[in-house]
Amino acid sequence: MTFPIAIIGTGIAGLSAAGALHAAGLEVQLFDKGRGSGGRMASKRTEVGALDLGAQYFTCRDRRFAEAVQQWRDRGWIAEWQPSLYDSANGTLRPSQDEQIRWIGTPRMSALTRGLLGDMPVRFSCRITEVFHGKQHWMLQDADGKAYGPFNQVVVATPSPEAAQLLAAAPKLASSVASVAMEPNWAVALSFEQPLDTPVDGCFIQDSPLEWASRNHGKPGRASQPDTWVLQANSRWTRQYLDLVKDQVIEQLYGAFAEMIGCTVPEPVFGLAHRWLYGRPVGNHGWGALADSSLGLYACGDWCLSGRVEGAWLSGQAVARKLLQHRAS
Ligand SMILES: Cc1cc2nc3c(=O)[nH]c(=O)nc-3n(C[C@H](O)[C@H](O)[C@H](O)COP(=O)(O)OP(=O)(O)OC[C@H]3O[C@@H](n4cnc5c(N)ncnc54)[C@H](O)[C@@H]3O)c2cc1C
Ligand SMILES: NC(=O)C1=CC=CN([C@@H]2O[C@H](COP(=O)(O)OP(=O)(O)OC[C@H]3O[C@@H](n4cnc5c(N)ncnc54)[C@H](O)[C@@H]3O)[C@@H](O)[C@H]2O)C1
Repeated sequence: MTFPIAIIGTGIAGLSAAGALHAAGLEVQLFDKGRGSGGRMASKRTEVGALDLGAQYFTCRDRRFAEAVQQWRDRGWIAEWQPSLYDSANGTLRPSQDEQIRWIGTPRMSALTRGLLGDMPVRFSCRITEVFHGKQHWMLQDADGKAYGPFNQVVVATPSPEAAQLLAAAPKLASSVASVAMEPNWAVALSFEQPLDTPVDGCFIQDSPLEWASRNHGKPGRASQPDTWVLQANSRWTRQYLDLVKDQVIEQLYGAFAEMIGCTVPEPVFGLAHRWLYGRPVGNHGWGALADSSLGLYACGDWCLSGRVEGAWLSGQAVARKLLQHRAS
């Protein structure tokens, strides 16, 4: 008997794996605890429009990823972002243009994952809490105690701390996954009634609680009003203020931004804070993907390679290859 393959996580890694398995003729069933796809590439719908609070853009170094990127561009899911880039260090703001090509989902980051999901079957708002072995096949249980299955294989495509818990049925695999720690990041969005008087579209920041600031509405496909900025705190500051109440996070990062940006910054008319508990993996691992193929349990995500969109997509491809190879053997 063949049953579908369960994929937990509809971030770019899970969708990359799902797409490759689906293209190979296998049936997949996706699950995500969020209300939509994207994970750390998701865009939050707010009263000031959709905001990219996680990944700001992605770059492309791998040939296979480059091919996929061209297809996504041709389908209109992504566009090149050509920001006026700056660099801020020791309180000095300087233009910092370069030759790097940077891509973004359009009209919002999650347009890419929505396109990749297509019509594959998915269950959102479904937090999987357990992956357990039924009579002969894998079953999943969600936070409400509802069971799903049977499945022939399970691919866990979540950040490593969440994946380690879900993979408890394969202790060796779970312990490798658990060895990758992930750092948190606070992200804040601020809107101003009048556009700020600055040429900056995006800025890499050092010597500040912030590591990045960008004009969300300056990106292709986004509405131009109101002037909304996304600020991301570095992991060190975030760790220190992990449990700070959101209003205070907004106030502190607003202050750091006003100090850095070099123009008058009025009081924002809108503010929002989001904490990414598992923002960025610590270190780069060259794993591609991890598996206990004999058990039928697989894991992928940015934490298997580089902590970037490209690494996550490549990891999804690697897990699909592993699974297909095992089925063929
Ligand atoms: C603030 C920030 C800025 C970033 N900026 C950039 C950038 O500019 N460029 C770049 O290349 N990368 C950037 N990154 C990194 C990039 O976002 C990630 O590398 C990439 O999106 C990870 O994809 P993923 O599929 O591995 O994981 P995720 O996107 O985290 O997807 C995992 C999915 O699993 C779901 N999930 C988790 N647990 C469960 C469960 N128990 N049950 C069901 N579903 C579950 C989650 O809801 C999520 O949708 C940034 C990350 C952050 C946090
Ligand atoms: N949790 C998080 O906040 C993040 C997790 C993972 C990645 N994050 C940031 O994403 C971008 C993307 O990295 P990349 O794809 O390698 O892009 P890059 O533009 O080549 O940037 C790499 C790195 O180089 C520095 N840099 C690049 N261009 C410039 C420039 N013109 N001036 C100054 N500095 C530049 C910069 O430090 C970049 O970090 C990347 O920003 C990750 O930090 C966040």
